[in-house]
Amino acid sequence: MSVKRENSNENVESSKRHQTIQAGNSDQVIAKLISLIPGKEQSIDLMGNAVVTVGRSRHCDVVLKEVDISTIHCQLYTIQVDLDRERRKLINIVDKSRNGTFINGNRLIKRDYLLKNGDRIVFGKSTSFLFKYTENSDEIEGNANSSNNDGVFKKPQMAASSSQTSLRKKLKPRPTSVFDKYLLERELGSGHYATVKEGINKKTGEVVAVKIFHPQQNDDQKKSNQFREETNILMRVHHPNIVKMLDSFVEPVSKSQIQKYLVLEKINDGELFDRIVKKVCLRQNETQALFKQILEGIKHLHSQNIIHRDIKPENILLNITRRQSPNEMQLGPWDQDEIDVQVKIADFGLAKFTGEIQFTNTLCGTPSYVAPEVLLKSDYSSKVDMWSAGVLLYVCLCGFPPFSDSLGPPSMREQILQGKFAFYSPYWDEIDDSVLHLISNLLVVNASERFSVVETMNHPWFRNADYETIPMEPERLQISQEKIPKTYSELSKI
Ligand SMILES: Nc1ncnc2c1ncn2[C@@H]1O[C@H](COP(=O)(O)OP(=O)(O)OP(=O)(O)O)[C@@H](O)[C@H]1O
Repeated sequence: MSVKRENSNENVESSKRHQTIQAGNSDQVIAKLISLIPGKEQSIDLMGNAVVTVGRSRHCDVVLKEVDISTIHCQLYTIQVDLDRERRKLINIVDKSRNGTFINGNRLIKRDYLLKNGDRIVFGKSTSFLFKYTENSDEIEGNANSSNNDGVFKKPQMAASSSQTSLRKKLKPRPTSVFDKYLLERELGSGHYATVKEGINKKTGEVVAVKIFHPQQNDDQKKSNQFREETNILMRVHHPNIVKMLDSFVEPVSKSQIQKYLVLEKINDGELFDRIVKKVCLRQNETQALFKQILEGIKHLHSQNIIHRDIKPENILLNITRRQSPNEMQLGPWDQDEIDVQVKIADFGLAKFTGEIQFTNTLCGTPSYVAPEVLLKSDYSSKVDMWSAGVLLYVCLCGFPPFSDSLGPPSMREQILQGKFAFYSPYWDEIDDSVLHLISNLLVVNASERFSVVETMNHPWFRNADYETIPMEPERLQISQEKIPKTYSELSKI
């Protein structure tokens, strides 16, 4: 390993301003440590392919003289990660210190961390650097044209010819990272598969939601590619009742793990689930107004051959326009303080990337919204969304689910497979027959006989044309109080 020092300041061994450290035999600068401390401004170039040591010892590659710096404070390893048929060089920092190495305010404590563009590294108490990868730090191996050109990552461009560029190695710009484009801020929520944070587009200032999936093994290139291809399709979906997908990224977090990110339109007023919990159940006219929008969203997805597969109240998000003055006119049958409520369907088309559909949702013991054919793992169509919509409609109107072990025997699974459900008295007594008719045509085991989204939208319930058009008089069943499933509202208090 050769070490070349050209610049420094009083805290770094030599006396010039700019320091270049060459570790290994690479002819490429892959990253820079930039000191922004007034009077101590300097930039340290990190060369590829080896270990760079940082510490007080004069044998270190980067010598820092502060008293709180350990003899060997940390090591920077260049590692190569294969992602999308290209090899990326990244730097892993390993803490070895007594007083700590901090990344963006978090102490590493003898741990390692894969450095990202824009990370702020503090060695000891105050020796602070900004970390940046250089633009041309990735090598394309094999056919450059085989790299993805999906618009998520910048298209490969050949670097200007230089005497140092070998014929075998071509340089391309580093793919844009989510951290290059967005500032990640407070957490908005978390689920089984991901944490969602508020993000700010650094260029436009747009406030977005960034869904950060839990890290996964980087052992299936096909899956990563599929994720990118699918999200490209989903990014083309534009509808007022569907959460807009703005960007997607797949990034390495260590040599063997990757992390997927989705940048989404930010929705401000939480989930339909919380509205049901708060109110126990929803008024009929309110449910109608929400469902008209939910169905518009589902219709759009189905028209694009996209099946949501995970319709449930946690995935129906709301944007509420609140009343500013008493004279403002309401735009629907909303609560007193609300002018309008806009429905936004979230998490569409992604179920295949999160594995098996969940059999329970947030509250332990509450039932699944999945259709019988999904439970049986047999062929399914867009009609699975209509079954889930039927469960959701039932839950909105009475506050508890149509399928539940408490209603058994048989088990909840068997109830779903047999389509065994009922409308119980007194909970359904005051609710229009026509919506009972609609639900009965959604919770149909045979998918080909189940209502489609268009049939649902054309149902008389939405036109309040009840009596003359409904052929049946649905039955309200008497049941003992103990058998009635707990409402979401009751479950949330347990
Ligand atoms: N676009 C968004 N805008 C604002 N908040 C959001 C957005 N998307 C998700 N959230 C919030 O983040 C939380 C977790 O998101 P999400 O439910 O998508 O994660 P998940 O792991 O896929 O969930 P699940 O466990 O339901 O499958 C939710 O509480 C949701 O309210």
